[in-house]
Amino acid sequence: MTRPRFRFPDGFHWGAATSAYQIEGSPLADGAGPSIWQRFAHTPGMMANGDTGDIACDHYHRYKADVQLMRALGLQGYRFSINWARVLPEGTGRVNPKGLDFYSRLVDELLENGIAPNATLFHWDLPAALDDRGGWLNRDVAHWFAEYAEVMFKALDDRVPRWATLNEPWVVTDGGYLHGALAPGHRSKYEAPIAAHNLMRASGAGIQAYRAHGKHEIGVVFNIEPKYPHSDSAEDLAATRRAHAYMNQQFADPALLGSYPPELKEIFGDAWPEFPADDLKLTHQKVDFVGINYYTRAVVKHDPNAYPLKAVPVPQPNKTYTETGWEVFEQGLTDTLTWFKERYGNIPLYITENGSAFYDPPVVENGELDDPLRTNYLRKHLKALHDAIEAGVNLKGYYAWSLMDNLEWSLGFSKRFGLYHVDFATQQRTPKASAKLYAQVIESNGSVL
Ligand SMILES: OC[C@@H]1[C@@H](O)[C@H](O)[C@@H](O)c2nc(CNc3ccccc3)cn21
Repeated sequence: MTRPRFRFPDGFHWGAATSAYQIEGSPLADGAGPSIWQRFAHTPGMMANGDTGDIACDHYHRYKADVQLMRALGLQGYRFSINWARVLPEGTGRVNPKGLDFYSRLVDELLENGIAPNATLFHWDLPAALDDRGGWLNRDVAHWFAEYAEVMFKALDDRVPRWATLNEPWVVTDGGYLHGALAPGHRSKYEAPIAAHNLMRASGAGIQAYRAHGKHEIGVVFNIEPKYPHSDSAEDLAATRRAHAYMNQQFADPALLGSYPPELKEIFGDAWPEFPADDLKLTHQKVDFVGINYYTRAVVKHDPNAYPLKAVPVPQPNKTYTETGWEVFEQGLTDTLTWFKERYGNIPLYITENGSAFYDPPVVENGELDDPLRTNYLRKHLKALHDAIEAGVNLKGYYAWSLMDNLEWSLGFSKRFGLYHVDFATQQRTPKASAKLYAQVIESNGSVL
């Protein structure tokens, strides 16, 4: 019997992903300290519709039922993040036992239901107390992060087989330090490279701590958005190269190659610091895997007025765009994975996020909610994933973003990425048609595609 076209390799890992501030709610409960997202969300004008993570999906209280939602899909893994300030309310020093206990109970619930925990130490919600001490702009943050990481490894590594230090440092620096649309809301071309550099120093220090205390796997998660030139003019090709270096190499190169791409000094000019040479020795640590978050691509052209890249994205005609303004372009996923393999070698890779926000009709009929655009996005991207594996990419697993609708950061609850619909007034979870497809994909290891 011939093997089904899109059957994935035996042992391929199927999961779904969330993050603490987007789903937990109760950000200050049981002794937790505030994070910069708690502060940012309560700063007037920062969040769409004034939405906050005060309740979100109330996962802090509903985690057992949410694990049953995961089990209903047949998930083999669940990628979640830990709210640093729940565990260390001041960011360093005193440990909050009730904060640690929540994550211990979540991990036990996952294991009891046959779901492997995949824990991310930092998914943007830095303790506010550390931001008051300079946050990612203070070189001491590498030590603060390593101290936090060691607390978590000692508490949970006996039960957590896979860890990530950071989620998407590029978004933290571009959104939080250059353009100001995300916490902590800074707008400085001088701060962004310093924050970027310290984020990767901290990731390196966290990996070093894992080598001293951990028994399983640790990696780091990058968002990668492949860049394609609008034309073959020298200007557009150079603009595409700058955009690619700025988003896709700025963090992976120092972590995996121990060097920065030369374009960064070209982009930041006098705002690009001369970093101490030894810093990259800390940043360049061996990882057990890399997580790649893929959503879309960008077609790029030169624009002398665009700061700081002198490059802008070009909307593509006759293409489907998601509610977050991202083109549906599944070939970009295959291209991203083959590029990553060619540049960094055949490191084990996971797609740690992939998904789409489309408008969902509020009406839930007979307990089902049809989401054809999201279902189509999922199907096309899983086929593209399979193409990458056939091209020789060492791809180990896939985590759908997201398990359930949640707080889409400063966009609030208006952008829905979930496989499960959440009625935020009642906290009712309802599987969408995309959830049903994903469950069939998992059950058949891709053969249904
Ligand atoms: O926007 C959807 C998700 C978000 O909810 C996750 O917390 C975050 O990890 C995440 N990263 C991306 C891709 N990167 C990105 C690019 C530009 C702006 C914002 C995110 C999408 N998403």
